[in-house]
Amino acid sequence: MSAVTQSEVSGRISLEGVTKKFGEAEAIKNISLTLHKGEFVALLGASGCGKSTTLRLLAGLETATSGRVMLNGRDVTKEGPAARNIALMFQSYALYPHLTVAQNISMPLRLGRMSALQRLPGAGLLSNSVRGMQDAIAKRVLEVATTLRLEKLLQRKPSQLSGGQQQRVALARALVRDPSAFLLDEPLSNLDTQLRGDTRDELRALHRRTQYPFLLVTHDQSDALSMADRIAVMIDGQIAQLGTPKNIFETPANIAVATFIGNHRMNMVPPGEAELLHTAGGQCHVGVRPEDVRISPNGKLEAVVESIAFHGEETILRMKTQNNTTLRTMLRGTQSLPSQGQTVGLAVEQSAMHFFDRQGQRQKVPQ
Ligand SMILES: Nc1ncnc2c1ncn2[C@@H]1O[C@H](COP(=O)(O)OP(=O)(O)OP(=O)(O)O)[C@@H](O)[C@H]1O
Repeated sequence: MSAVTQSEVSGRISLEGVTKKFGEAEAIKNISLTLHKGEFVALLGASGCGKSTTLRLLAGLETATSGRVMLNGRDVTKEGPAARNIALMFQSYALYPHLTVAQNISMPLRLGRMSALQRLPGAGLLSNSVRGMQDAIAKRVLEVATTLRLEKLLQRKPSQLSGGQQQRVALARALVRDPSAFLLDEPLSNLDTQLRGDTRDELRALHRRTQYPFLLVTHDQSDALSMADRIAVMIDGQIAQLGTPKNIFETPANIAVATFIGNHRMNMVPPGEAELLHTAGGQCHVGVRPEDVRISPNGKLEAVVESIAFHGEETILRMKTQNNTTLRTMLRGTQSLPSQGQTVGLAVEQSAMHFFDRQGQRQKVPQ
């Protein structure tokens, strides 16, 4: 198989019951996860939950303490990064400043396929096989550069590019080897809002065109919700829930996932007090997203308004109940606002309530 043609090995990559210990500490606890061809998965979780370690285990930069890593049915647990041919893109994507865009992109191919002698600038003049190799590499570089709209910039140096263009060069360099899978570790976190949005679109489009399995590691839920086909929510070294963005947003499996997903943290009213919202609240936690909490004189659950924050299109009210539970409501439009210190009644439609048992696990909606 030629390294400069579409790879036949692009496909499925899995972790099977993988645990990773650093000394006595278990960073990853018995994780199983499969990335399929053509699938975009986001690994989403707070700092320190084990996202990067999971990515490094897939790439072969860490070795599993137990469990297996499989690439298209082949056990690669003990194999290093070179044998896996997985592309990695990190937050800090150092380009070589003294090399052109074309040379930066071609570097992984030249390092992989040519000897130090063959890489010398004039080597193509000496041998047909070296010239053939150089032509094939130039063709592949142009192919990848075109995919990423860089074809007109190939002779520039990194310092002559915008931040977004530099990022695309780094993406091209990661893709040029025609990888088995593409792993991205927080690739958007250094970008401003505008560029971040554009790069999200770019990555989605790139994924659609190449169909490589993509794994995006992020702590930013809006990156995950907007880009991924499936999200694996990681909490404390384990996958707490794996599902489509819609599925995870609408039916979080437990309180930890429920309070992690969503632009504004889900309110959680504890058992007992929650009976003021629903009879099942005697035994269950009742979760409600801020956008679903209404201020109503008929609301049995009462709270004192502690702060009012204006966010342009919406206003967030932070309130405290008699039992000291903090609740937030998000009000839109020209609704009249209560004032700070005022006591208000709160009402919630049953369809907007999430029920969790005392252990924090999701419960079916009680009748
Ligand atoms: N080489 C190492 N030696 C010891 N502990 C480590 C090592 N690498 C990671 N850890 C620990 O493993 C846990 C998971 O780390 P990891 O970097 O995977 O988290 P993360 O979710 O990627 O965090 P962040 O978003 O902050 O990068 C952390 O408690 C971390 O301190």
